Amino acid sequence: MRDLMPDMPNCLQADGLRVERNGKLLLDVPQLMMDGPGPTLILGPNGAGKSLLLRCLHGLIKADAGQVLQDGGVLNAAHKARQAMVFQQPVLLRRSVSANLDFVLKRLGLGRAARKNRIQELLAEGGLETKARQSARSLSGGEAQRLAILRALALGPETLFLDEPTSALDPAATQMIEAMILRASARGVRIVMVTHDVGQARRLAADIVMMQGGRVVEHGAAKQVLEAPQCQASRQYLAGWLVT
Ligand SMILES: Nc1ncnc2c1ncn2[C@@H]1O[C@H](COP(=O)(O)OP(=O)(O)OP(=O)(O)O)[C@@H](O)[C@H]1O
Repeated sequence: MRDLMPDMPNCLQADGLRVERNGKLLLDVPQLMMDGPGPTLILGPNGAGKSLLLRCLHGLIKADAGQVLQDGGVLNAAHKARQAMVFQQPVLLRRSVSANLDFVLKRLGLGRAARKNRIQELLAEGGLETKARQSARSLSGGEAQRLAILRALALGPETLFLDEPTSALDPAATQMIEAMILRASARGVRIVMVTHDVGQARRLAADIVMMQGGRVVEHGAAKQVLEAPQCQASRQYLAGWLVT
């Protein structure tokens, strides 16, 4: 599909997405297009459907109606192989830091020398050079999340989904991860990230998707949404009011 639409590089789209559970409509996104440069940040109160949307976009949850489109074509296995996701709690193998990266690179079919070089590059990218031999399970929260992001980046994804990757981290650890995200974005990786941190959205977002009650209530350029939100739900959320 990418070859058919060369003028639409890495365009991700939700089209008529609906997710229901136990007769309740949890996600209802008629149309959402992510085709601009720079990170897309998804904001909204607890239970707004942010994680559900992320999981649908990554194909982890099958919607009851609608579809996810990548470059105009329905999301398929080849597209999914070019996506990666990082969760709030990093899921790491009970092996060394290097071995966690090596595991992914082996699956990509890289030979020993290429893997060794790539691991060094990745460790440097995440500031984990001195931790290569340490057990991944013994890393600090920030280091573990950096490793989880490196492992996702090792896949060479076109799109990286991040679900509140810094919510449990202190400001210094958050800053390192934000820098990694911005570098990946500058290299052309599409970033779609959920956060509750309005400051983080201000620092990272090119565009912001505001959600409430399973719906996208506003989507626009970050500056526009943050400084002049168009809908009341966005205004209330940004003002720190309790929204249900
Ligand atoms: N598998 C499921 N079965 C039933 N309800 C679900 C399921 N998954 C999610 N939900 C419900 O869907 C709603 C949206 O959940 P979701 O996790 O997407 O919210 P969120 O915006 O990411 O919230 P938070 O900020 O608290 O992480 C919630 O009310 C949740 O309980």
